Amino acid sequence: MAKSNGNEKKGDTGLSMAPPKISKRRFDAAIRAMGDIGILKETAAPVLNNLLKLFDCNWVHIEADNYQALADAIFNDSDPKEGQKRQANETNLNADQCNKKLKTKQCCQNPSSKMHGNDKRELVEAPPQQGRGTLSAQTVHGKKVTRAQLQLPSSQLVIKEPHTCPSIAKDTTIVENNSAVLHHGQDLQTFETPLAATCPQVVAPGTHKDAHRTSGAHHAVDQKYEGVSGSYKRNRAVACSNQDIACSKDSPSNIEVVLSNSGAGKLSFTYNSSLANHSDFRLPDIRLICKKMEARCLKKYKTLEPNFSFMNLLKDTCQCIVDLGSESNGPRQKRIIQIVPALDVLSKPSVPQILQSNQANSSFMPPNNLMSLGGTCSSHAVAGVSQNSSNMPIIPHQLHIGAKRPPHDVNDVTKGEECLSIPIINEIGNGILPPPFHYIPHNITLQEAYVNLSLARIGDDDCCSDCFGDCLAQSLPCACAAETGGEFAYTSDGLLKEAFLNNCISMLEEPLKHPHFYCKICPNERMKMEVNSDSPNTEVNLGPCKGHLTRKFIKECWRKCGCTRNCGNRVVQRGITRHLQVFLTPGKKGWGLRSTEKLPRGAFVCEYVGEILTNIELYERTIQKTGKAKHTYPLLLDADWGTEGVLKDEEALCLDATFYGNVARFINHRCFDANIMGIPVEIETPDHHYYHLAFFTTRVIEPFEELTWDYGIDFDDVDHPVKAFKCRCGSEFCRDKARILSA
Ligand SMILES: C[S@@+](CC[C@H](N)C(=O)[O-])C[C@H]1O[C@@H](n2cnc3c(N)ncnc32)[C@H](O)[C@@H]1O
Repeated sequence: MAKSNGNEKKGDTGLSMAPPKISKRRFDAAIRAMGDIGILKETAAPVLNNLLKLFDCNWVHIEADNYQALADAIFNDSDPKEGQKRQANETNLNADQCNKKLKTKQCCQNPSSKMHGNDKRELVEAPPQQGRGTLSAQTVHGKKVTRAQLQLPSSQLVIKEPHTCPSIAKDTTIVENNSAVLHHGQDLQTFETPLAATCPQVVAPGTHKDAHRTSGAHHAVDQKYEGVSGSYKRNRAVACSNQDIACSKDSPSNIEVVLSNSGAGKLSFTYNSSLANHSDFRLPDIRLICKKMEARCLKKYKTLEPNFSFMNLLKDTCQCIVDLGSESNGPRQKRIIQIVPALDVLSKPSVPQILQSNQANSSFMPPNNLMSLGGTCSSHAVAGVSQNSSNMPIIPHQLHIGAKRPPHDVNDVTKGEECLSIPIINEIGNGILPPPFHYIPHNITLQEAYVNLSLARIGDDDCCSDCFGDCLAQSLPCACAAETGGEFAYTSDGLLKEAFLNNCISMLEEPLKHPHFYCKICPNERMKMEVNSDSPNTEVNLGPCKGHLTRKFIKECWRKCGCTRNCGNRVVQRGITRHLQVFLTPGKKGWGLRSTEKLPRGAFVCEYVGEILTNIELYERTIQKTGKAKHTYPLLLDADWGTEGVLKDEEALCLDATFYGNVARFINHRCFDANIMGIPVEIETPDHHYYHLAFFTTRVIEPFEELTWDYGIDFDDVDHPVKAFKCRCGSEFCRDKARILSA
């Protein structure tokens, strides 16, 4: 049978409300479907007509998902204000209608029936700033539809009679009271009455009480939001129980919810404007926040008890914390418990603003701040640059963080990318969060870096295809141990073997006793010269290479090997297994990383993850941003520059965690006696110009001790065009003499 494309034949009879040549049968069916969920024919028909015009009479879009597009068009474009006017002519849903709606909901449990009562609630969730007559663009199945196109009449779906209040802005529509009436014969589980009411906008202190007297409706509102206050930049008043809602005309920067009964708990939401160039942000009225959250909960959880109130949820949270805190701290005492959820909101500036703010705030690397794997002050790490670098097209990163999106999930900075959550802890209590970045658990190339991860690159000598199970359990080490002298680097407990670890540590402590590679034309020196001089880049002027410490690599088994994923020679590739925290350091170093558990010596902590850039790409980033950054996140991958001969531009690589990175980007520097160290690890490719840098503990680390590693910065390099940060590592071996002298 030939399938219809949804366009009806010319001979179809029209209905009075339907445009000509439209299938009466289909038109009636659509109106009936809307009627089933309580939408009157007069409301549905004109919208349907407009949709038909918009979709060229193609019914496929309209009938899909049980008329989802039609329902969306009606619900999304409804104007609650006009709805208020018309509501006098409307009746509340009677028991029959409710039963009908219940049936609709039941049938919605069929996945093909997406149109359910919850959709109706979106009607009252219309943004309050949308005033009457606003042409709001809606998307219906991918097409932009405006109210004008739909010629949408007012909503006829206001079911609970709203109270209107004189002397207040009527555009504001919020949930007044969730104590919705349970209709006779209606099941609590499937209660579906939409919540709708008008409510006063916040009034200035001193006037709100009078305003309240004008309407009894407000009393209910205030009761619901009692114990809430907006407090302000210069006046962070603590809300007390039974306090009325009072908001200043100034922009509030803080909202506090106080446990009204005991006064012992306080939940504080603070907008930290210092992190965002966001002058037009205003903390919204708490009632609007609650209304929005209630609508969201309803949408997400589908069924809520009739008395559900987001404000009560916040108060319960206070109470819960007070109770739990009191249980663990002996006899209950009256105390203030303050929780500061992350509300650092970033602006979404226009493009020129983004570029400007990138220059001012983001962490582009001053070259002298480039971290070196070598960890020695002799092998000063600087990004390389080629003569033709200026032609390289580098796409600048912009962190597109939505205006309403907080920069991080404080409970897990990894956003679920790691096996364990890693929270952000700000014990200083100023509400600040780390600047935004994209969390990635694995390195990713920006553009030009040559990283060949093909299986073809892995020869028979570079894998152990004959192995089975755990390579560490075999009687003889396999081919993958060749890199570490025929012995695996790991113990069966997943720790580094003492001999291997000691050798790595001695490279840090006594670098000159270990082999170095000296470049004929050192990218680092070329970089220095280029930055310092306006003259053409000639090799004659280049300084001698200071040498790159040739590092010991760990080689892990991988995909071409015959062993399992749990093989003892696969540690780094399995990711983070220790309980870590990102925390705000007290000593002006910014954010840092720590472990909440005791770590043994030789334990893997995490890998340094970032974008893989060629040194030229890094240079391109650097020259535009030099000197402006507070923190920097690049790391030179020069551990084996010597063995691959003269590196091509696309093979001299580094990692930059400025925009894309993992928790390692928070690890601070400590001169010489750091407690973790970076060790190069070969996993997917035997090409050592690209490798992983994995951090292992150099000693036992106590819980909550800050994790630090030696970046290998030469603080004495006064010739360097860009100075390193002032070191605040606190080590007695600190190399930043200038800082020590000036202190
Ligand atoms: C890889 S980031 C470390 C995380 C950084 N603290 C943050 O808040 O994002 C490196 C930057 O941290 C700061 N930093 C690291 N170690 C430091 C130290 N010992 N003293 C002062 N600042 C340090 C410097 O600004 C450096 O550019």
